[in-house]
Amino acid sequence: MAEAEGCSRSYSLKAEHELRVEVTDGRHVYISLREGQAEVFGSELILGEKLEMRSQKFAVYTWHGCRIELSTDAGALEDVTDVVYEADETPMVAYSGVHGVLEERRHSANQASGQGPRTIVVGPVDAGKSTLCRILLNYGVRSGWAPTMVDLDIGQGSITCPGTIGATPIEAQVDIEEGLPVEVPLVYFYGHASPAENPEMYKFLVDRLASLLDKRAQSNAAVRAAGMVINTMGWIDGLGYTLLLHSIEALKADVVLVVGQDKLWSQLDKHYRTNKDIQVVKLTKSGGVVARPPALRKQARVNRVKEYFYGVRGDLSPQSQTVNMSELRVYRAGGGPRAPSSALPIGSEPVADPLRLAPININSDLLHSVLAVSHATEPEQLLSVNVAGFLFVTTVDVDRGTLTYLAPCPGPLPGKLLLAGSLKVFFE
Ligand SMILES: Nc1ncnc2c1ncn2[C@@H]1O[C@H](COP(=O)(O)OP(=O)(O)OP(=O)(O)O)[C@@H](O)[C@H]1O
Repeated sequence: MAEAEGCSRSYSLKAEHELRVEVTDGRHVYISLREGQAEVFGSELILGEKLEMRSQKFAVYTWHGCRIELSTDAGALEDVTDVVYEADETPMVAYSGVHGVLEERRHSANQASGQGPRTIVVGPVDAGKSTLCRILLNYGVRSGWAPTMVDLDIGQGSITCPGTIGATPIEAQVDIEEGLPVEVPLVYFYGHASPAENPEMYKFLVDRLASLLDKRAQSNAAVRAAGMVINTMGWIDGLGYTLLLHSIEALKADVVLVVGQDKLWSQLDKHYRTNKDIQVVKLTKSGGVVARPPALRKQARVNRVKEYFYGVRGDLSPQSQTVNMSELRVYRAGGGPRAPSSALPIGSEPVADPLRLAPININSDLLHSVLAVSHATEPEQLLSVNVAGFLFVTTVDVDRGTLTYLAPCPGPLPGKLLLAGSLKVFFE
C-alpha cells in the first residue's frame, strides 16, 4: 500500500493575532515560521526552523504579523489536530503590560540590591495559569534575567513528576517542543494528587521551599533582583483558598495575578487592601485556554510521570531493577497518632500527626506507586530535605521478597531512604 503523503498549509497572521492549534492526543504536527516574527507562549520562533509539536494545545502569537506553516508527515492536518483557528482577541497586550511593571521592579531591585518581584499566579482550574507563568518567565529571560519558576501545583507537575512542589531557575527561553528545563530543580515530594490529603504537610513543604529560596536569594543579588514567578493549583475554595493565602505569605509574594475569576480577585483584593506590600491584579483569561475534564487531567498526570522516565520524545532509557525488599527503607508521612489516648483529655480522639513519618511494610499496595528517593541520611530529615529523583514500582513479589522498579538511570540509588505517598499511575 502506498504511504499517505504529508501536507502543509500556510497561515498569514495580522499583528496581535494568534493561531491556536490543538494537536490531537498522541499525534504531532510541525510548525515553521516562514516570515516575520512570532512566539509560542513567549518563546521566540526562529525563522525557517521546523518544530515538532506533540499532543500540545498551543498558540503562535505575533506582535507585528507573520506567516506560519503547519505540516504533517502523512495525511491531512485535520487527521492530527482537533482544531486550528486564528484569533484576533487575546490578553497578550495586558500580559506584556504586566511584564513591563515587573521589569521596572527588577531594575529598581537591581539598583538597590533589593528583592525583585515575587509574582504569584492564581485562579481556578483551566484558567491559563501555567501559560501565563511561562509567558512572564520567557519575557523575563528575553530581557536578560533568570527568574525562578516555582511550581506549587502538585496535580500536574510542570517541573517534574506530579505530587511534588519545586523550583528551578529559568535561564533560557522555555523550549517550545520540550517544555520547562528539568535540570537541577529543587523538589519536595508531597506524594498525593490533592493537598486535601494532608494539608499540614503541604504547608510544611511550601514553608520549607520558601525558606530555601529565601536563602538562595539572600546570597545572590542577581537571583534576588530577577524575582520569582509562582504557579499555583486551581483549588481556590474553602481549604484551597486558605492554602493559597498561606502560599502567598510563605513565599512573600508581592504581586498576585488573578486570572479567570472575579470572585477570587475580589476576595484577595479585600484581604490585602490594607497591605501596601501586596498588589492584587485582575487579568482576563485567554479564550484559547483548553479545558481538561478530570479524566484528561488524570491522563496528563500519567503522561507526565511517563515523560519523567522515558523523556518527552520517548528517547530516554529508564532502567528496570529488582532488589530485595530488605534493601529498601520506605516511609510515609501522616501515619501515626499525634499522642496516645491516655495523654489526651477525656473524650478526645487521638488525631493522626500529619508530619509523622512511619516506616511502611513493602507489599503489593506499593504496586504502580511513584516513590521519591531522598537526599536525607536519617528518616527524621525526610520531609525537610529535597528529593534526588523518583522510582516507579512495576512489580512486588511478596513470595520472593523482591521489588522491581523503574529508575531514570542505571546504578545504585542516590539515597537509601524512600518516601511513598498515595500517588499511583498506570502505564505499560
Ligand atoms: N492561547 C491559547 N491557545 C491555545 N491553547 C492554549 C492557549 N492558552 C493556553 N492554552 C492551553 O490550554 C491548556 C490549559 O492551560 P494552562 O495549563 O495554562 O491552564 P492552568 O490554569 O494552568 O491549568 P490547571 O487547571 O491545570 O492549573 C494547556 O494545554 C495550554 O497549552
